[in-house]
Amino acid sequence: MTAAKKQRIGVMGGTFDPIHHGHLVAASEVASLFHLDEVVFVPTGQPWQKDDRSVSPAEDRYLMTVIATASNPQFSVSRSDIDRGGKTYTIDTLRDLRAEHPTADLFFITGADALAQIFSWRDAEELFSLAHFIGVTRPGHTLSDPGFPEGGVSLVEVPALAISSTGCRQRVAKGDPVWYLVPDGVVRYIDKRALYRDTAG
Ligand SMILES: Nc1ncnc2c1ncn2[C@@H]1O[C@H](COP(=O)(O)OP(=O)(O)OP(=O)(O)O)[C@@H](O)[C@H]1O
Ligand SMILES: O=C(O)c1ccc[n+]([C@@H]2O[C@H](COP(=O)([O-])O)[C@@H](O)[C@H]2O)c1
Repeated sequence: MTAAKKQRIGVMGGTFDPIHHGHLVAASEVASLFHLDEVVFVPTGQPWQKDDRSVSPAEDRYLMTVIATASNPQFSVSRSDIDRGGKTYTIDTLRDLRAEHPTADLFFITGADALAQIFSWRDAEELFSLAHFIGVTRPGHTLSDPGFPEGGVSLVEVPALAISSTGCRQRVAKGDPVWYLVPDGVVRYIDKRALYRDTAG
């Protein structure tokens, strides 16, 4: 009897305020490069390192993430960080996913900017025992290894999309279009819910 193939699950964590094509292209490219079976998008509940600005309600960010990923059968969205309550720590995200998928290999995807901050995250050293980390290139940010544990992190190049959620929010506030920066359904959701109209950034 042959052993069952181990599932390879990508985890794309983010505030997704709003989700944009930079997130989606990064997840898709990593799924292909690392032969992942699926990618789970995990919108943050309370992103504690963004306490200095107002973040849209979790349900809006969750629904935009569902809308944006619906067309890709490899993509799904987890409510884990939102439903846990309190501040969001990736150590909890990964423990929850590990409990849900005890035998799978987990791959946590981060942009170069987020990866550069990883040693400021809660229980940073333990993170690398729960998942393999994949840092992806992002325009305007340097992707480098400041001393990650051996074998704990892969650095990969993905198609460069100079899109940020901050830029999208600022465009909506100014009345500029965000068509083609975010999926069509997300444009319609932002409009219907009147998100970002008076945002400061
Ligand atoms: N254009 C992009 N290319 C590659 N990775 C990205 C890109 N935009 C965001 N990411 C990565 O996606 C993850 C979630 O990002 P997040 O939801 O904070 O979006 P953001 O555009 O950085 O938001 P904000 O501008 O509000 O800080 C992070 O790991 C981030 O580095
Ligand atoms: O665990 C932490 O302390 C921690 C601190 C900052 C960010 N993160 C995670 O990094 C991912 C991207 O976060 P952000 O704030 O750039 O949207 C998301 O999954 C966050 O939960 C995690």
